[in-house]
Amino acid sequence: MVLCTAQEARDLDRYTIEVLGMPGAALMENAGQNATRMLLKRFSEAKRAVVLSGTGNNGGDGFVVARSLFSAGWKVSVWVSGQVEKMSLETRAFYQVCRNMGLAVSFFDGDRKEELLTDLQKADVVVDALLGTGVRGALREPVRCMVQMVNEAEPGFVLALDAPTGVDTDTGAILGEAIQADLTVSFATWKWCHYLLPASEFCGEVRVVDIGMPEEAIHHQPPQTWVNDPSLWHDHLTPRSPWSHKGTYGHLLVLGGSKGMLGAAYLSGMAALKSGVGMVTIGVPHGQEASMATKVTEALVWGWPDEGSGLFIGDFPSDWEERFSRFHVVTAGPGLGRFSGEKAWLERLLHCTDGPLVLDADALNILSSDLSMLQFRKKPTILTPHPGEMARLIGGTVKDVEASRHRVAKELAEKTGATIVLKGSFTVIAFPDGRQVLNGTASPALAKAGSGDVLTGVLGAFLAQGIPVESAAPMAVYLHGMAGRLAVRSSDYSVLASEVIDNLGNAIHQTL
Ligand SMILES: NC(=O)C1=CN([C@@H]2O[C@H](COP(=O)(O)OP(=O)(O)OC[C@H]3O[C@@H](n4cnc5c(N)ncnc54)[C@H](O)[C@@H]3O)[C@@H](O)[C@H]2O)[C@H](O)CC1
Ligand SMILES: [K+]
Repeated sequence: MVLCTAQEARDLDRYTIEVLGMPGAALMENAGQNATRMLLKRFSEAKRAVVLSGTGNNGGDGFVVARSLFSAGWKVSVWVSGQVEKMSLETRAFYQVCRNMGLAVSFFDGDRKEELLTDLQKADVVVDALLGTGVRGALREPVRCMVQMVNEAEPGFVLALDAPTGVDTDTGAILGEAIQADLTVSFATWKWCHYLLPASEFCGEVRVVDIGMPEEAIHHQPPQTWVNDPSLWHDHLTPRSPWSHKGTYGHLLVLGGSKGMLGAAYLSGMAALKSGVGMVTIGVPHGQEASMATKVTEALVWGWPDEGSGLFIGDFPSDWEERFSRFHVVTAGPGLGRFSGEKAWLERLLHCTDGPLVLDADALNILSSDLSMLQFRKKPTILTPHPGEMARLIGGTVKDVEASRHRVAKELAEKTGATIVLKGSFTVIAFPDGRQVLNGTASPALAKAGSGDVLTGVLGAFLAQGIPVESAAPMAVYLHGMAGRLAVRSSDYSVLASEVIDNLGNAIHQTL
């Protein structure tokens, strides 16, 4: 499912109407009908609705909804925020149909407040068709006043068409006032405001409805952003052939597990095994080797030089070349720690891994001292920062990151040529070519130490199985989020990272 900026939505609209020849009124009729269908699913018997229509096409959708509810036996009144002359062609046509059918249509220019407020207070449902993707800047009168009155009247149920009026559909900012909706029915595609804060908190539940826009339009004008769902990568999640063997599914090296942080590397390694990789080697500082070996049975353990400190040091083992040749993928970071010579160590690692390389946790903190280390990487490099690590990578603050997650991720991906998996309320996967995938299946259960280590292992496992990063990254993020939700027994508070690992199999099975 694609996610559009206002401009991308307009381009899709225009292509569908002007190139494919679909009448705009047909799209509007479909939009209104499907929005009405969503509403009638929630209200079995006829109710009383007030539809607030703008003079743009969002308003036109509103007139279609008004007429459809009226035909379904509802009591409907429509209030318009501007004059008929200002209406778009299609909107005017559907306005006229409402008039011809005898619907009560009133024009609000700010002076009939009492009447409008009474109407709103008597309504079971208010339909917000004032502004959609055409909003520009802070709300102007009388739209602002109408939005304020809706929020004051606190109606039982508010349906917003495409987006709640008062949110900036691209940035998610609030333009003065915004309608607090219970349900937002979005047309044809997701919009950024359905994901970004604070707008997403005004949307209520969001459902995307088809409006009869041919797939051809989306293929011809592909927006850069997709919302993660199995359709993007399910052909890589196939039942296993009986003739396969462990070699078929790759060998992953997990580097980390310094003194006191053994668990992070362990979680990563076990998550990888639960995600189907053939073999895992966990590389830990020499002093940790024995204790790691007691923790794992299914993974191999490789001790790195550590001068007895239990921490990594800048040197590589003498046999590293021979050993590295065995691994298809390396993930470095879970419990890696900080150590002297860390920068040279990371530089060497970037040089000697000629397969995909996943950098997480402290490997990212080491990298943030000099991003140019990535410039000569030929193979895929995937960075999996949480907001704090991202702030260090971009030399900013967590506030900068959270203000526009998708933009900072996109910029860093284009700057470094790496794939960025920016974890958080919704995880953004930004590819170096500018495309992005947003993942909404996060669950508060994952807001816990160790869940990042699990994701690193899942991602490394899919890459080691030969799944290209364009699919492996969204697949890992989606299944990790799903395993987090499946792991919730009693409440989000009490899910352990190891329980997420235990639920990876269920998540894969359910998605299969
Ligand atoms: N493919 C699709 O997504 C389809 C979308 N449809 C609907 O069309 C709207 C977008 O319509 P558009 O005419 O471009 O803009 P709006 O109706 O959202 O708003 C324009 C309208 O609002 C006034 N306005 C703009 N900014 C402000 C402001 N800050 N304060 C007050 N008034 C403002 C402007 O003057 C215009 O009058 C989309 O959201 C969908 O609902 C199609 O119906 C189907 C295909
Ligand atoms: K709206």
